[in-house]
Amino acid sequence: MLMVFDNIRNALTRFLKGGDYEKSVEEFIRELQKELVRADVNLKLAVEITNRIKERALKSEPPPGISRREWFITIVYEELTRLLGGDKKPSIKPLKKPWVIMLVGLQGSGKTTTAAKLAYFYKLEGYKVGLVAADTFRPAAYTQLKQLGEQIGVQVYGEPDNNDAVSIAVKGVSFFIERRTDIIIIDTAGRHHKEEDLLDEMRKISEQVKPDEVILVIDASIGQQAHNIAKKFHETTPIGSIIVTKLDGTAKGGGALSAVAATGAMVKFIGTGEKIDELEVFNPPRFVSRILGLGDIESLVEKVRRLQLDFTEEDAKRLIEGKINMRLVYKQLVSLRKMGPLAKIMQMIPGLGVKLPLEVDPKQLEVKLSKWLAAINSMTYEELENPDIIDKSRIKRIAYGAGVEIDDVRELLKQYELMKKLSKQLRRRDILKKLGIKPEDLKLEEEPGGS
Ligand SMILES: Nc1nc2c(ncn2[C@@H]2O[C@H](COP(=O)(O)OP(=O)(O)OP(=O)(O)O)[C@@H](O)[C@H]2O)c(=O)[nH]1
Repeated sequence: MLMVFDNIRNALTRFLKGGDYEKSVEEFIRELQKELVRADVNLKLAVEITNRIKERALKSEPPPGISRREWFITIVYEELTRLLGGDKKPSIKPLKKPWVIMLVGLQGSGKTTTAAKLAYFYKLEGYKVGLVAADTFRPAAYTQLKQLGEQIGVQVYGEPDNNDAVSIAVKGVSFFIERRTDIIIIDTAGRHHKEEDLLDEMRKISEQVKPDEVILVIDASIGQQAHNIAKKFHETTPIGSIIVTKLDGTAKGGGALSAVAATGAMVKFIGTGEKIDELEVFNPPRFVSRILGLGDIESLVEKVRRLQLDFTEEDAKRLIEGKINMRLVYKQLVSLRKMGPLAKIMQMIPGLGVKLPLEVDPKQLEVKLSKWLAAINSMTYEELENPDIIDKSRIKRIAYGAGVEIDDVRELLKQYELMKKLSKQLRRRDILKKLGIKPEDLKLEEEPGGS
């Protein structure tokens, strides 16, 4: 449905297939840059962002438990999100009632359709909405809005025989205020004989009506020009937010979106089709997820962030040095729990096989975890520090004390063994080098009890 950045998705799939990491990064970056430019993102901006991705990808290290490829996706995701306006979600709730919205924008931008879409959106949110037809320049605009209003069951105020847009806007707003309308949306003209006349009319309406929010409607297919248009309108009436329409039908959407983001105004909604319900709250993270073709990468990134917090540097060092204790195993298990839904997500991404340390059905994981936690709680301090001393009879005791099966305790100890194995792998010279650690800096004896 969204044509924007279509090839990025394919490039990502190729990236995830594997091969030499640095080479795949290079390849993906090249592809991404080409694609950004094709989507009409400003060349300088495209180079800037791809360079930053490359630098982060090759210089920074993934947090423990995250593979480099997963880490790379997060970086791409973060940088693209930043390009399109950051990770803030727009607030769509009116701050007071009535809330008067004035729509401005050039003719052909889809303003009238958008006015109705917006009315419909807010109606479904539970607000009482009214539409004011103040485009007196295009004769059909009134009838069009009237019809759309009927279709969505929203009242439209208009005066087909009056060509004074300012007075219609003023009267329309009072009309709806008298009727206790929550949200009043004014559709304005998109063209006049002269551009100054149009801007002049916008200014007058805005002065008389004092809208709570001026929303600029921009057609995505104009690409980078969006920046100048947004600027011009902004100088006339301060633009509160922006709606980018027709994102369904253009490859230039990236240009419009990034240009708009560059003006500092917030894209609040995007139009993704001709139908009345094809208006979406613009959420850059979610939009980027879709560009990348990764269903729920937003939560993946969230999980990665949280995982990062779980291991302290000290923990990571202990892990590498092989000083594993139950406390570390416990942290890792808790991370696993957080990864529950994450694992599912990652399984959906082609090329990213998830390796759970132990094959545990995610549904059973919760149950297992609580058993393991109970087992950990009935271990002695000594055992927690050095699980190697736990012998058969202690396993039985621990199981008994925790009220779990012997097998549960065995499984828990298996997690410990797995972590020790992982630690050994991490200590391979080539890996240490990649992590930027000198082997001589490590105390590499197997002394699980030491600190
Ligand atoms: N594909 C697609 N078409 C859209 C979208 N939004 C609007 N349109 C279409 O764009 C065309 C022009 O829209 P209008 O609503 O007439 O807007 P306008 O010409 O800007 O109207 P005024 O500015 O009021 O004169 C119509 O055919 C709409 O159906 C969108 O998000 N996607």
